[in-house]
Amino acid sequence: MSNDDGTAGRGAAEGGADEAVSAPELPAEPRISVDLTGVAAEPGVAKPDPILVADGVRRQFGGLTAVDVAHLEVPRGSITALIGPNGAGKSTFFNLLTGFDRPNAGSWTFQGERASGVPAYRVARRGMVRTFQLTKALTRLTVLDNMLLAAPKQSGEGMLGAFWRPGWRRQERENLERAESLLRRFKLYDKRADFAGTLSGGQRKLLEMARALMVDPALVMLDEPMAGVNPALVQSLLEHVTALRDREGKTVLFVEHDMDVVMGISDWVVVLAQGKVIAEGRPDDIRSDAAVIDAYLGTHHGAPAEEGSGG
Ligand SMILES: Nc1ncnc2c1ncn2[C@@H]1O[C@H](COP(=O)(O)OP(=O)(O)OP(=O)(O)O)[C@@H](O)[C@H]1O
Repeated sequence: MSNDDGTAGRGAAEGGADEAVSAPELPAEPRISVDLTGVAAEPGVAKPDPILVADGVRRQFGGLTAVDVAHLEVPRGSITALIGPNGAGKSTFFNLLTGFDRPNAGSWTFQGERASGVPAYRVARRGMVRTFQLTKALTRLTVLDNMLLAAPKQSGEGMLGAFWRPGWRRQERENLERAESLLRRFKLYDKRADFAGTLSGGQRKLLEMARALMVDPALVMLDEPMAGVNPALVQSLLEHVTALRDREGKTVLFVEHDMDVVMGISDWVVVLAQGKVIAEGRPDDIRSDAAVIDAYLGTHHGAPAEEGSGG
């Protein structure tokens, strides 16, 4: 996946040592994350408390089957990584789950309710949100306007709401307060009046995350959260990601190519190859999985990180 504005991957890392990405300001009370100790490392395995359950999800483009996931459960309160070689179907699967693409077959539930066939905006309102790399159009808006655009639906947008201005005003004020509070937490408050296009790679990633949190989701799906980020800033970005789980009890599902990042912060790793889940398990299970090593060595420039390199 590459950025819409043409920047891509680690090679396009931006920002210098002065980039304002620092540790998150968060609620004091830490939460306890999910315990997956007894879960077997095998494709399609059941989890103790899945927030998302997918069954028989298939997406074809002409003769090519991009996604063919028989069964997948994402454990609530976990950080789950979705990895796989280039073209494995990760983005397509993300797009399907969040209602931005339609499958040829299959269904899935979110928090126990059917979510397949539900439009993207309603999936988001139910608490399942994905980040997007900033499009060209969004880079021409200010940081604050980017946040407000991601706010829950304004009651004033509808006919009835237009006649009910006090309610509309209240919601606008609440959205503004939430946006400003998130911008403070992500250290972007001082940039609120700047065009989003002026942000560094790391700050863009923070804005993408902050935007997703406008609807206070239960499941946050991150699209390559570390792509284009100066390596010096990766650690503080990771702290923001782990804080979503540890301090807020959110579930995180993320696609990422950087194996050190994946192995370092994930509770669970799902490996796609040619659209299928070929392995899933704890980072240690995945590091030593023959099918995974095979899939990566066959088609990818880099194998999963060696034991111990993930920190
Ligand atoms: N709109 C489309 N039309 C035709 N083929 C597509 C389309 N979108 C994706 N594909 C194909 O589906 C397969 C899966 O692509 P996808 O982008 O989901 O993989 P990915 O795992 O996200 O890859 P990467 O890591 O390179 O971003 C690829 O072979 C891709 O070329």
